[in-house]
Amino acid sequence: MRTSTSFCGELLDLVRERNPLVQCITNDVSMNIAANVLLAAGASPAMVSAEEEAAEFAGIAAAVTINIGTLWAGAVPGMKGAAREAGTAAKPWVLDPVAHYATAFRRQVVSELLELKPTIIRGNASEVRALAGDVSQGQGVDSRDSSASARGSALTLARRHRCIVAVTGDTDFVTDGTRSAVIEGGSPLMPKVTALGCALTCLTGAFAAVAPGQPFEATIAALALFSVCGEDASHRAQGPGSFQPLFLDALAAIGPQRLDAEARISLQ
Ligand SMILES: Nc1ncnc2c1ncn2[C@@H]1O[C@H](COP(=O)(O)OP(=O)(O)OP(=O)(O)O)[C@@H](O)[C@H]1O
Ligand SMILES: Cc1ncsc1CCO
Ligand SMILES: [Mg+2]
Repeated sequence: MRTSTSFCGELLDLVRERNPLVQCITNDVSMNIAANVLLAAGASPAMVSAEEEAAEFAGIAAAVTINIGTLWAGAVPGMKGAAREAGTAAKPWVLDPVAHYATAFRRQVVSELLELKPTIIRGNASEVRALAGDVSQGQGVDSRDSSASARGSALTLARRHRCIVAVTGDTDFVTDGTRSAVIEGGSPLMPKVTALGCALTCLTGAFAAVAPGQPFEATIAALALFSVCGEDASHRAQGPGSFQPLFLDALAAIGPQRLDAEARISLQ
């Protein structure tokens, strides 16, 4: 078992060296912030989702991320085609089950996507609790549960689907069903900026792309980068409006040593 978390800095370096192409099938709200987060961190985002090309594009992407935030029926074949292609090509793909508990349509699509075996599931506490079958108080896309209360649900899900599960909130938790990590940091301003979690899902794809066979470490590194940069930006921000550009600047400016020095990760 690893006792050091210096893999975070190493993986950040690799993202910048390799500039991985990440196919982001994400919601309409998150398109701009997700692409900017990936560019700032050093990855190469492409928002390619049409049924006619999503699977083909997954063939050239280094990772695929799928987010059901603004779901409509026409989006589903592209999502499933890209997930299938990623699975066939043994490329990582990340699922963000936004508000999957809210409607029968979302529940159905998420269950079909889960059958295609995501490498990583990233959600907020209410989403992770509900996906595991636990009581959830989520309201639309917003969590109403504490992230600490979703740790058991994350373990259940990771074991059930044999994947990595990341639950975010005031503290973050990552597990592969056996090993776990708690990541502290971030800022209460982060949930006040829309789609930062969606952007983090896409960034997790970028880290997984440069860490084949190590999706647990990749997920921790992506979340740690968000936590350190979010906390840093919050020291200078006056509110959610000024936080967003400061956060992008922090993502672009941070180096591997500073990430390793400031990340607060406990491996369990
Ligand atoms: N209260 C908080 N304190 C510190 N960091 C937070 C807090 N809430 C969320 N974060 C951070 O914000 C980022 C996004 O996580 P969050 O759980 O808000 O995602 P989400 O609910 O899926 O977001 P969205 O649906 O708006 O994209 C993570 O890096 C997380 O650590
Ligand atoms: C606000 C919103 N609505 C659907 S997706 C989304 C972005 C945050 O999940
Ligand atoms: Mg979300």
